Amino acid sequence: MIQTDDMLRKLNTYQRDAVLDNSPALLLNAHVGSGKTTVLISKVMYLHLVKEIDLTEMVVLTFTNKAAKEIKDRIKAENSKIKDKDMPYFGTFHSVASKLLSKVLPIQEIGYTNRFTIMDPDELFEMAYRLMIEHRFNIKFKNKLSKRMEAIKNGETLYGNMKREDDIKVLWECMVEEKRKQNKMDFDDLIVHATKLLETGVFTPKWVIIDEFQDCDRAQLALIKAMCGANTNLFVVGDPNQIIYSWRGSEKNIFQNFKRVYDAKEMSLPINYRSSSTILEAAKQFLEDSTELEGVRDEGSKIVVKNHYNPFNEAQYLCDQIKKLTSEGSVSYKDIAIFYRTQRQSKTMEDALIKEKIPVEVSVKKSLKDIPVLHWLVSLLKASINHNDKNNIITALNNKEFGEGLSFAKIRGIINNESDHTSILLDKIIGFLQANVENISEVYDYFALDDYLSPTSSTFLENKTLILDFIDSMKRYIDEKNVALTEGMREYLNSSTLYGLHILKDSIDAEDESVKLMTLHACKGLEFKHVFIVGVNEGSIPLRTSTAEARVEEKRLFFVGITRAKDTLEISYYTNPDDYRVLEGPSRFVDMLPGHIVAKEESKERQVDLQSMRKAIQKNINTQEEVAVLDEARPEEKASDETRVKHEKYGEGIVESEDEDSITVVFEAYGSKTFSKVFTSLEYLG
Ligand SMILES: Nc1ncnc2c1ncn2[C@@H]1O[C@H](COP(=O)(O)OP(=O)(O)OP(=O)(O)O)[C@@H](O)[C@H]1O
Repeated sequence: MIQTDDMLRKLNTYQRDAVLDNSPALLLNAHVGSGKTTVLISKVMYLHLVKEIDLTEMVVLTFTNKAAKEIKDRIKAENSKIKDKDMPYFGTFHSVASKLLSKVLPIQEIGYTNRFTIMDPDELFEMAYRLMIEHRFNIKFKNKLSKRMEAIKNGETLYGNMKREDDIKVLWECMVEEKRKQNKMDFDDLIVHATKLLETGVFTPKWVIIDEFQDCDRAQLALIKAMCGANTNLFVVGDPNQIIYSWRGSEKNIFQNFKRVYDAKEMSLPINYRSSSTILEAAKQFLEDSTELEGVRDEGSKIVVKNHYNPFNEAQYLCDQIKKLTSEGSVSYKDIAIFYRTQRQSKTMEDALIKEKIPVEVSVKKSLKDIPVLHWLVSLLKASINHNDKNNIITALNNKEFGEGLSFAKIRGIINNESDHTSILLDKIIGFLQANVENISEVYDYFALDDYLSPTSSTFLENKTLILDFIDSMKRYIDEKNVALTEGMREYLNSSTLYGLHILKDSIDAEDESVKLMTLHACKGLEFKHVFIVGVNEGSIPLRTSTAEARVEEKRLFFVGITRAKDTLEISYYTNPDDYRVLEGPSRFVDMLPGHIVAKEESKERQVDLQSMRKAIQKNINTQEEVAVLDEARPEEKASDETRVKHEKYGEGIVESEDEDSITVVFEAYGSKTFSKVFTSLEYLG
């Protein structure tokens, strides 16, 4: 047991006690940066190596695919004999529920087969809309359809009692039936159906281990409860100071309730290994209770608080700062992260970094919709392996760009044999399962995809490469899992719906040699040597909120951001935010930092005078003359559908619209993207 002894030796006493504890239910209250992930992995290894619990007898539930992957990777690194397939129930709540439904639970009892496919919220909405038209349902507040369906599902009603009820309830019942008919489940169905079937006691693992327990919602807690048999042990790890998803339904008093329901023992991990004591001192100001944050590191440097004129100045300053930090060689790009409150703030920053040739990765859960050709391909493949999937048949055929552009009525006519029209693509979809396609690489030729990608278009090669990469990634998945073609396709397509484009690349890779940009929500669980939190103005950080509870959550969110930093933390705010929702000057969060740990810096950088820049651009639009923006001669800018431009990353596209600050370009392969004019170097192709 040298391996286990070695592993245990590296832990501190608190961590070791938690790993060795034998209670049937343990709640580990882990302070920020106290080695939660380290302990969770050690616990799994200890149970496996010392207590000889098979990894298949453990369910390890996480909130992100990244966290699940990190846990599996670290276990594989500890023991090279362990492979992914040995840990079938290690994953996110949704992926584990999906695995149980397709492999373990008696799914036929709820009218499904284990070949079900997963639908994202867009697909769900499309289905609702189609049914609404087909059945001529009378639905009020159509623009609030998603919200109203959500309410119906939770047994609530929105907008009070109507004089005359509409058909929303009938639509909802029709959807439930239609999903069953098409053998499809939405994200919530995965959890709800798995919970229902688990209640029969067919699957009761020996251990259920949960990461980030503080963020579980009611449905997830029910799933956990349903899989716990009389002999199931529970090990849950969480930090009540990092609850940042209460808007998504994470349960209040979750820790107290857990202790009560499972008669659980509570232990804690109090020592923070991550941050300098100055950063911890800053973090303490944002705690709601008197939690002691004990650190082991030295004081480090002061927290820099800096003003900028506006986001453009800030972006330019950060580029200079990043160049300075990395120029000496001891800091690499991957050590640096920039956090903001809302995704829309990333645009200016990303453009500035690309312009300065600084490698950058923006963490955003991109759905397949963001790449139209892949979105279409997935519909086509989902329809081909499940002929009941009417919605995806329609989406694949109806698509004007890649499909056959057939109308809804025409498609219905062909499907129901009521029309003389034919569809080559539909014949291929229907014939797929009988066509003896043996290898996924043959899919491209089977569908003759060249013909659907407009071979003469400028984006043909780009789209073809995207499709071939996707097929290649699916092939790797099928080969690794060693599963039959259609089973592998279904599993892979389901994962692409759950994880979006991260399926092509293992999410944002902290080891990638690039500066990371992300929202405060996305930074949870990560750590970086140097962290910049931008836009710390009232109305941005914190956002304007209407309830006291939401205000407290803003504080916790800022706490999460601060505590990602290991060595340095810099906070900035705008004196001229250029957004009516955001107030000038530092927010109350800046004022909460004790003076003795703060180094205030006045910005000295060259200011971009937004007013004169705007005037110059306006003049340019009016007179169609070339003007220089930020010392750079730019070609004539005019808002015309025909204006073609080329972007370093996205290739060629057509200008859709532009205003003084931004320009929106439609790229065939990537869809519509908006850039800030100041930083984007778009090559005008005339
Ligand atoms: N016993 C230990 N000795 C030294 N360093 C440790 C020890 N335990 C954890 N660390 C280090 O402390 C840092 C934080 O650990 P980890 O990421 O596991 O914390 P966490 O509790 O998951 O953090 P958070 O909740 O903030 O996401 C990591 O860099 C980790 O390597």
